[in-house]
Amino acid sequence: MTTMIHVENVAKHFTLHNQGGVRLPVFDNVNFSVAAGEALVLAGASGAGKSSLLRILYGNYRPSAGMIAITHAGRQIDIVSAVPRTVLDIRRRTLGFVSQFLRVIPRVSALDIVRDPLLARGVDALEASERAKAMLARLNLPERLWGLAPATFSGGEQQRVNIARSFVDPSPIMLIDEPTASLDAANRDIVVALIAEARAKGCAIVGIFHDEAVREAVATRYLDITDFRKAA
Ligand SMILES: Nc1ncnc2c1ncn2[C@@H]1O[C@H](COP(=O)(O)OP(=O)(O)OP(=O)(O)O)[C@@H](O)[C@H]1O
Repeated sequence: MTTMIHVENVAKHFTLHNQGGVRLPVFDNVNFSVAAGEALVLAGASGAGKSSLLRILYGNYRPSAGMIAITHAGRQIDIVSAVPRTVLDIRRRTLGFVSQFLRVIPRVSALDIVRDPLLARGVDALEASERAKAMLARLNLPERLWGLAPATFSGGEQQRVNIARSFVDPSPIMLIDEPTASLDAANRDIVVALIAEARAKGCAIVGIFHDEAVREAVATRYLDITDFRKAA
């Protein structure tokens, strides 16, 4: 299977400049690869560095050392040293991030939020609307909410809009941070099914899931960040 992410010798420490320059080591010498169709679940105690690693993979945090090759349009590109324009192109076409919160844009309806990634990828407007509606229906978002902006939606409703947007056309690599935090059991199961379907299409997944049942249903492999704890 094609390697989609290759992480080599990645380390992270934070320097707290506003607190006397205290240096906070997080992890050191992290090495792993994720192939198309795999789901790597990040494990480890609270504070071990799972979220930091996910942000590093997305190019949001800069690692203190190491490289991360992302397979983008058939080439391997180091997202750590890539210029911002390349990072944006990688995110647009290859690398999706599913956070637990929806970024609400005033006056943009739930349906438009879900339809938008399809339109951006050139899907015909009618087909994009049909696919977006099907995804919102699958996630049990009441139809009366589809035309409304999600600012006033409940936490779980917003989370489902966010998941619908992310999975209506999954990216080749999906980084997923706690997607089921505010969901009931039925909707959790739907998210697990969406992740399995994305994998079956060849998506490479890296995720954090605090819910043990979700974690076990999703994981094809685990990486325990605690194993890479840096000596203080
Ligand atoms: N922006 C930041 N500046 C300084 N320290 C940070 C920053 N982000 C994270 N940290 C520190 O890095 C360590 C790892 O945090 P991180 O959020 O990655 O852990 P986690 O494993 O995701 O934890 P949890 O399971 O509780 O969400 C923590 O000690 C945290 O305080």
